[in-house]
Amino acid sequence: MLIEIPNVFSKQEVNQLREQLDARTWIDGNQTSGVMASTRKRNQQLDKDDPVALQIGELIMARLLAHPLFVSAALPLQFYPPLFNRYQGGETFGYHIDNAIRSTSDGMVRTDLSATLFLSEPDTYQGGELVIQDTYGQQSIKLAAGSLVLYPSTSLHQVTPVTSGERTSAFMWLQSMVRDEGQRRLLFQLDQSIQALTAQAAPEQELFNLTGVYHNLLRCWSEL
Ligand SMILES: O=C(O)CCC(=O)C(=O)O
Ligand SMILES: [Fe+2]
Repeated sequence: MLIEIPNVFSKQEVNQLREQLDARTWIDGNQTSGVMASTRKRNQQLDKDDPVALQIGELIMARLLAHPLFVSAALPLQFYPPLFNRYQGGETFGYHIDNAIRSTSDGMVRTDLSATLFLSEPDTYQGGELVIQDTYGQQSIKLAAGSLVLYPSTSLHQVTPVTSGERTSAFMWLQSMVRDEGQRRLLFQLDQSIQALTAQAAPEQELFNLTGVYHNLLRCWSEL
């Protein structure tokens, strides 16, 4: 399941973030790659310990954890904090699968979900599509600046060459409370339906029962 989370940041906020990020020192993106990825990756990144990157990363995580659609879809347990990348002049990241386990200062994170927060407007660069092999086929993603795509880390994916302009983004991984993609999708569909029924003032008893079913399934399937 691939989910778009629109407007995580407003245009004005994105402009401010970009101004700060653009002024930092960008380095070879292979600093964070696994063996498979490093042969296919040509881009730039900010150092993971860059203080501005760390600060903006915290802001992104806080924003996402307060976003009901993101929380419903991801059921987040632990982030691998956001990193920042940039592609220009034909830079690209060929097909790969992200490393399963990443270590942070707080311990190990299993990457159940991957996400890209787009920070460049799509009409300012050519190429740079994030192409994801989803269960139902291939999807090509190029979102408005400030919007995020969330997808299972089990998916093969690539970023096509950026042939003009430049594409800046934040990318991150997270461990979900629910490891299994199918179970996570069922919980998401149930939660979204409960929210929609609540907005339509559906019968209270049925909503109450469905909410109980949601929590009892989450209790069965979550690992903390
Ligand atoms: O730039 C992106 O959208 C994705 C980056 C990516 O796939 C990675 O760093 O593993
Ligand atoms: Fe990746």
